[in-house]
Parts: sequence; structure tokens; C-alpha cells
Amino acid sequence: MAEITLTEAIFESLGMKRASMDKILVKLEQNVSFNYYPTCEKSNLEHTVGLRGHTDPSIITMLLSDEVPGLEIFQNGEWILFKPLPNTLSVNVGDILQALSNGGYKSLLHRVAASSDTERLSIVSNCYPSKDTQIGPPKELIDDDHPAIYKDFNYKELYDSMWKQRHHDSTRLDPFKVCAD
Ligand SMILES: O=C(O)CCC(=O)C(=O)O
Ligand SMILES: [Fe+2]
Repeated sequence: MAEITLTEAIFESLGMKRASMDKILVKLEQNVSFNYYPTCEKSNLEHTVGLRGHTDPSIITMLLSDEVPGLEIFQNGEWILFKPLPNTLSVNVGDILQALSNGGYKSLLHRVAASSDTERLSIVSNCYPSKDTQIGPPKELIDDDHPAIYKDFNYKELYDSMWKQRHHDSTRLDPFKVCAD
């Protein structure tokens, strides 16, 4: 699957050792969801989102949408509308890549706006490790100048903790930090 090739290239670019990469790559899992966003009443638009702000609990997420705009990404303190390109896959960084890269990559906070006049479809593929795979930053990425930001934890712990949090936003990895902010 394309996710393995891409994930491997990202891991290599981080300087991960083959053994650390293989621990994750041999047990990669994938889920695919099909999202349908119906039109919403104009009067509700200020308060209605198609999908509320969240980061994905994945290594990477691949997204294919129709050409109807709706996806918004949070950048420099504001929500920015993402312009879909025809026949193009977008790749988003998820929480697990943020942890594995010791904060080198930041997971993308995003949401989907509701539209009053056009329905929208998207297909989303999440790539994530098996439940028992350790996903703290590997030793080779840690030194005195780059101390570990995240503890060793596994995907099951992240997944369980995610459902206990009220806001599915950039705080999702906080319980797994070595030092609380
Ligand atoms: O529909 C989209 O553009 C994004 C969907 C999404 O963020 C998700 O399913 O996690
Ligand atoms: Fe998402």
C-alpha cells in the first residue's frame, strides 16, 4: 500500500534506524472511511460544522475529496480553507508521527465546515500501528540537545485515552508527555 512507502520515506528522513522502522512497518494497519456531508440550513451555519476540530490518531492520513471546499486547517491561530485540487491525494500528519518524530512533525488540527448549498464527499485512509506497538520516539532521535518529549506508549493507550478527552484537538498527546507543560 502507498502508505507503507510514504511512511518509510518519512521515517528515513527523520534518521530512524532500520530496526525501529521495521517494528512499526511490519504491523501497519489501515482504515478507510467514506464521509458524506449533507447541506445545512443557512440559519445554522455559524454554529454548524460538518466535522469538529480534531487531529487524526494516525501516522499519516490520506484524503481524497470531491472538488467542493469544506476542509479547514488551523494555521497561525486561524482556520484556513483548504482548496482541493482535482484528482489529488492530500497527506496529513497524525498524532503518532508527532510522537514518533519527538515533535519534529506536528499533527494537523483540522475540521470540516458545513455548506448551505452543496453536499460534499470525501474518502479518508488512516494509517496506524498495531495496538501493542511502542510509539514513543526511538532512541536514535534522542540526545542531550533533543530530549524525549514523549514517553513510550502504545496505540491502545492513545486510543483509550482519546475517548476520555472532551476535546479532540492538539491536547491529545498531552497525557504521554515526559514533562507536563
Ligand atoms: O472530509 C474531510 O475532508 C476530512 C475528514 C476527516 O478529517 C476525518 O475523517 O478524519
Ligand atoms: Fe481528520
